[in-house]
Amino acid sequence: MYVKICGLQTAETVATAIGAGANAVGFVFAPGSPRTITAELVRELGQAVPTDVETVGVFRNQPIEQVLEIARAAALTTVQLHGNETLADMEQARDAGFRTLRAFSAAAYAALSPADKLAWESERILLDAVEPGAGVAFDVSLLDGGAPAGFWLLAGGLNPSNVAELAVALRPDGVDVSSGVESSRGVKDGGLIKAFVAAARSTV
Ligand SMILES: O=C(O)c1ccccc1N[C@@H]1O[C@H](COP(=O)(O)O)[C@@H](O)[C@H]1O
Repeated sequence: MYVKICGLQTAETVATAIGAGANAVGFVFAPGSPRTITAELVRELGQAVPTDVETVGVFRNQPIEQVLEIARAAALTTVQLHGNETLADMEQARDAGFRTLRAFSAAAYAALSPADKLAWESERILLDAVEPGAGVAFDVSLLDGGAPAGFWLLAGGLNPSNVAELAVALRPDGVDVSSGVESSRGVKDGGLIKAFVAAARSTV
């Protein structure tokens, strides 16, 4: 079970996530979030991240050139595109040397045509609620028509208490959390991070 802890802002919480065994640590560059961070700070925090842990930048409807400029400045391994980004944007990011994740709301993914689902099949997909980073879960019946065929992450309203049950029910390749490991909006809690990783890993 791949586990990503998102919205980190301090060296302490990055160390806690890594110590707990997270596969990826996430940093938010999308404007308007209480978790936004600078590229300079992420570059500094990234120096303590082992090479087998992804450093993921979260972007939303920002021009791909700007995404890549920030990703280079922050020395990210991975860009997570959370808006209306296209397959061409994903390819451009990979051509620039970054791994990619494409987030869809579960509702938007469910509404894709079979041809569009096929077109996105080789991408690493993240399924989330309509409002990302708000700690809100999506209606799991939206996946009655099928989850992505390739690698996909479940996100949206996960926390240490519900992650195991949802992971068993929906069988994603991994999970991603932000609000569910916070003591208040935007403030990460080390105990919750450890509990989340342990609960997610208890499913495999
Ligand atoms: O965290 C944010 O503020 C954010 C802002 C803009 C786009 C994505 C954002 N976060 C992503 O939201 C999901 C899950 O969030 P939550 O656990 O429900 O709070 C996750 O993929 C984050 O990367």
